[in-house]
Formats: sequence, C-alpha cells, structure tokens
Amino acid sequence: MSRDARKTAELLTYLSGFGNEHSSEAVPGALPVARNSPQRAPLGLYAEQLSGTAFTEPRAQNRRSWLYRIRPSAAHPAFTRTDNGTIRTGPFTETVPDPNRLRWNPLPEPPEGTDFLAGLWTLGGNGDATQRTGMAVHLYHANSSMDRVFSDADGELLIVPERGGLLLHTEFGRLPVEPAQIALVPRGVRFRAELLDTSARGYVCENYGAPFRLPDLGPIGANGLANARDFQAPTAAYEDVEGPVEVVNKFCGNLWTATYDHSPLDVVAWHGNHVPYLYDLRRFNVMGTISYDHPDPSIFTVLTSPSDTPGLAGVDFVAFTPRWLVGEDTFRPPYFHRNVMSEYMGLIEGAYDAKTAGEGGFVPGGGSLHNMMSAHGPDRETFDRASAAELRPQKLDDGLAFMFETRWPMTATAQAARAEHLQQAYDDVWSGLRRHFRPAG
Ligand SMILES: O=C(O)Cc1cc(O)ccc1O
Ligand SMILES: [Fe+2]
Repeated sequence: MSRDARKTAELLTYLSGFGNEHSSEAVPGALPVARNSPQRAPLGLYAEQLSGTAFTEPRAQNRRSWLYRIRPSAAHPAFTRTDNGTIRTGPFTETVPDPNRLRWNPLPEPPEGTDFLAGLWTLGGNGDATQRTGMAVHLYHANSSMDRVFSDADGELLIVPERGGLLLHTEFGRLPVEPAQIALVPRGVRFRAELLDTSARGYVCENYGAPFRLPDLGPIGANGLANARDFQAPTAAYEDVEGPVEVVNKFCGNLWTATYDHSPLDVVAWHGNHVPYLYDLRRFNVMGTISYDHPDPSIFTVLTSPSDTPGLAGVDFVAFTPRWLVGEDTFRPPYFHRNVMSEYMGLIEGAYDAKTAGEGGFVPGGGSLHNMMSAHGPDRETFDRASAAELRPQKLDDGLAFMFETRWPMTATAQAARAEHLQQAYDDVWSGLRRHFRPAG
C-alpha cells in the first residue's frame, strides 16, 4: 500500500506559485476556453464553482476555483450526523481558559485501523467556526489510510507532519507531504489521506478565519521568507469510481456522513486560486539579526491569516528553521516575555533553542501552550547556558519547531486538559532561576 503510494508520489508534477490563477487538465481539452460555464462543458463534464471567499471580496483576496467533474457535487444523498470522535470545534467551552503554561508529550499510539480522520485529536482553540473566526489546534496519529473522503466546511487545514508522510488525494490532484513540509487543504475541498509509511503523526491548524496568505515583506523588500514560487499546487488527477464511497463533512463543529454512489474526487480539470498547496520549510529564507538582539519571531512568519485589524493576525504560522546566530553581546535564544498573542508551539524534529530536549522536555510530537500574557521563555538550563556562552557565529541546525500564534487565548478541550500526556511539572523548568542582582554593580 505505502510502496505504491510512494511510487505515485515520485511521479507527480506540480504547479508553482502562491495564490496564482493556476489551471490544470488531466485529459487534454477538458478545460473550456474563454468561458467558465459553457452551455455544454467539454468531454461531457459538469462545470462547478467552489468559492473560498465571498464573490465580492477584493480581487487581491478573492479565492475561487472552477472544477470540471464527472458528476456535480450536488449529486449526493442527505448527510446524517456521525460521531465527532476526538474532534472538537470553537466555541471551546469544555474547560475555562487557563493562564498556566501547559505542555504535552506526544499522543499515545492509536488503536489499529485508525485513519487520519479518526486520528484527529483536538487540543483546543478559540473563536467560533460559525462566525468564521478563530482556529483549532489538532494533533493526529494514524496507522491506516483513509478509504473515505473528508471535507471541512469550518476552515482550511494546515497539516504539519512530524512523523511519516501522507499522500493527500484531493479534488485538485495529489500532494505528498512529509515531515519538514506543510500542506494546506482549503475550506470545503474534499480529500483522503493515504499513508506513505506505516504510521503518520503530526499537527493541524484548522483556520476558521480568512485564508492563509503570505505576509507582507515591508522593508525586507521583494524577496525573502517563504518565496511564492516555492509553493506547489497539484496537477489535476481524478478517480473514476462508481460504487459506494463514504464522504464525511465537518460542518459547524459536527461530523456528517453520506454514502455517495461515486467518488467525489472526480475532477478532470480545474482552474483558479482556491487550491491545495505544499511547501517545504527547508526552503524558508530566514532573516535575522546581523548585529545584536534577538528579533521578534514574526520575522519567521511563513503564512498569516489576517483579521480586520491591520497587523493583528487571526493566526500566524511561524517556523523556526535552521539558521546562523551571530548577534553580538546578545542573549541569543528566545527572550523571557509575556505576549498579548497566544502561542501554541510544536516540534517537528530535534530540539528547540529555548527548551531543554529529551524525555519530559519539549519533544518532537509534543507541544506547548503559552496563553495570552503567560510568562515564558528560556528554561533554567537554557538561561544558564546562553548567558555564559562564548558568542561565536553559531549554526543552529539541530531542530525544526513551529508556532501557531493567535490573537485570542486558546481554551483546551477536556481531553487535552485531562490527558495523561499533559506534563504535570512543566512550571519546574523555570524554577531555580537564581537571583543575580547586585545593586552595587
Ligand atoms: O519560544 C517562544 O515562546 C516563541 C518565541 C520565539 C522567539 O524567538 C521570540 C519570542 C517568542 O515568543
Ligand atoms: Fe513565546
């Protein structure tokens, strides 16, 4: 199964660029020329628009695609409610927002036969999916490929694998995503996740708000950070499957299911800019100080979901990728701080420079939540080490961490607040920070 998926993945081709008006056809001639909805679409296909933004949003933000498919999406039976499993949605009311610093170990092993959807486990979030504001943090741990199809009306899914790859079969084509890469499935786009390895583990940011976009670069100039050309959209590929296919739809916080008589991954051609994409975090062009002080981590923003207030993101996706540290007379790891924004951090590999690695620490697959104004920063060991270190140029290349940073505090789900893998003694990493104050200098 996974060997076939790997072979498929190797042969795939992509369309390059972020937010482009892409177009792709799996069968030549499937795309109509010079109109979206001809009286009869080519090859006997049905034409259908998928709108990710309101029709009337400004051109620069407008997201929509036209799909040319074997059957229109409308041809489906009624959805009925199905168990939400371990998926939760904003508003998050199972616990109260917690000012404490929280940290989790990785999710435990799932039972045999857990697919990506069943393996989704919501840690917490904010906002309200019905208001299209806020976000959720999910983890996933799967050991089986999906033989059903999923779509999320509540938001786009930013998938951050930590262990094992996924081959995403989407309406727009196939995208393989491996640790150190990210994939984004836009709101409402149907897909199934096939495993590229025996199991897969990682993180998902479900963004109920405005679609992620590249941040403005300001004085950085016209290039840098995540470069638009490094984003890859799939080329059209379709399944011509007649027969029962389960389709699960996440809608306003609940899962609904219907058994179609065909696969809805039947798009033969498409064009538009509401498309899934892939990005390799190793391509991030890191900016940082070449003089002194530790820059704010906004300099590492890969993608941002803006809110109505300029500069205030609903959620930012920030990546801490390998880089050189050269700051003179500088405490080089992240500083002590309290932040009006709330920070969920995860680790894809190795170690993070503000936290001690190893068991009981900040480990790959684990995560931390530092909510609005909660005091955090380097742990004791990191502080002692970095304040005594000799400041030679230093390559930081033993880890890959990321942050979902959001304007609203996150509330943990009950399962996250009571999880056995919640670390009970996280506060202790900051205990024993000795006083060094000498009034006389
Ligand atoms: O580790 C953190 O808390 C994230 C973070 C990183 C950084 O480089 C500066 C500030 C910050 O919140
Ligand atoms: Fe922080």
